[in-house]
Amino acid sequence: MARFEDLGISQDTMKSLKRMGFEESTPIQAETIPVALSGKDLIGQAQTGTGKTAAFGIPLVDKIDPKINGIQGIIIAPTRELAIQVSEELYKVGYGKRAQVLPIYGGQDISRQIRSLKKNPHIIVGTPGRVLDHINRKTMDLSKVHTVILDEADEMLNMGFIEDIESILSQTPSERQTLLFSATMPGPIRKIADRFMKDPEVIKVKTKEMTVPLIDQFYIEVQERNKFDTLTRILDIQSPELAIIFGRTKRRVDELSDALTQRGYTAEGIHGDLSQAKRISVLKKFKDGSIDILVATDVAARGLDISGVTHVFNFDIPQDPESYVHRIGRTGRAGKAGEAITFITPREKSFLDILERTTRSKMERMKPPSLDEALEGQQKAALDKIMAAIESNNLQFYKRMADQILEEHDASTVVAAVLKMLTKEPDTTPIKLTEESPQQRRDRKPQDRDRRRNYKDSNAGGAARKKSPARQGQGRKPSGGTGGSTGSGKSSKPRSFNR
Ligand SMILES: Nc1ncnc2c1ncn2[C@@H]1O[C@H](COP(=O)(O)OP(=O)(O)OP(=O)(O)O)[C@@H](O)[C@H]1O
Ligand SMILES: [Mg+2]
Repeated sequence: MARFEDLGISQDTMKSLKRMGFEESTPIQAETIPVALSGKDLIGQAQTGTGKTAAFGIPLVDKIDPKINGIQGIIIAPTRELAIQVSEELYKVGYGKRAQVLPIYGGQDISRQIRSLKKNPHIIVGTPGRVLDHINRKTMDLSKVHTVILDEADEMLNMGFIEDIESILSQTPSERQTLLFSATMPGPIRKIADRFMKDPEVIKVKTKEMTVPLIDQFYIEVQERNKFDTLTRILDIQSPELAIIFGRTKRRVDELSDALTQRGYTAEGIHGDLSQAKRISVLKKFKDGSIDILVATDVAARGLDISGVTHVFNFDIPQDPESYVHRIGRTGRAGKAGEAITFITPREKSFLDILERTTRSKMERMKPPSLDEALEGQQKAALDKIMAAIESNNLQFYKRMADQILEEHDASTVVAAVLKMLTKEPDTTPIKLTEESPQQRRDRKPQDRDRRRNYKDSNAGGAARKKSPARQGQGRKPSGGTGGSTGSGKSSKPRSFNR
């Protein structure tokens, strides 16, 4: 941790940082801000939730001249939600300098955007398609741009945005500064660097693991058909404050959020088929706690910063280790702790090795909880309510009736009845979940044009997993060597993944 004062930041921006409650810089901020301020191109990599937005936002804002009318900086992000969030953070960073920031994303009324663009924002935060649209309509002039930032560049590559990005960059002045940030930098990202950047300095925050150590990572071996009950039991035992559950497809997300709602949880789904207004409203409800479970496809995995997410569940395992890093990184942000629980079906077991090897972190085995444990968890939650009521000490009005009841029944029976009433007993309402085929490994080549992720199988099978010590799994048979780990798909048919 270093002091912001030592990084060459202007007084105006220091004022913003104070207002935001930022006291010390994070390591990626300390290392990149001076380099970015010097004007060099830069590739920045650091773990999820460690403040990469401000790492590029602070120097960008500091290089804005508020007296010049015209767009001076542009940030490209892969999703609309991220564009909105980054623009909100940039707005706060730019407060002291009065930098005007405008988000520009698809699904929003274009004529309204055109009007906003006429008000001369200094910084644009946009998704590739819509930004390009404005450039082509000549409603966005990039001739005064001196800084371009690609947030989550590897994801934009995955999504097939490379040509759009190339078109956008070719319409910015060639003497611009280009910055590129992500928590993961798979090989093909070099291509972007070679094509679009000038001798970039690569700054990686050195850590042993790709994931944040504050996230406790677990996996549970579970049959596909038992996933849902396992999930609800864990929810009952752990009562997460805010949880994100990742499912593989849009249908899966819809079915899961319906099923959770039917069983009495407050959950909603988010995926790319929902209208922009709906996506924003679901996220808002999750942020303000009026729903406490968000079910999502990977659309929510990149960059989203929601404080108070205590749990991430991979109901279906992610398609590659990078997605895993980004998914679980929705918890354990800005120094807070979190828990990630990944469901693995017997056929997917070989993925564990790949995940652990790539992230260089360990996942601990968790035993699927029993119905009794779930009931106990809910009883404990009920007991907590009773204890809180006792502590509030505001019970005078109820005492007379309590004494009456105790004349007729013994105390333990009365307390048991109260506990039973307050306990949310495990619900067995039938639910509908369509079976998902097991995950197949993805060939990591950028696929373009149709803007979807394409996946190819490759043989994932065979690798026997080294056992990590089980936290709750003592007494259970180790999972290796029982012949279950076949995991390999034979076909090499491309699979597309809906976002
Ligand atoms: N120096 C700081 N002091 C305190 N909080 C900070 C600081 N820098 C950033 N934060 C806060 O930390 C949170 C995470 O930051 P941010 O979203 O930029 O992470 P990130 O590294 O981009 O993560 P991801 O890889 O998931 O995109 C945000 O809420 C941000 O406001
Ligand atoms: Mg980010």
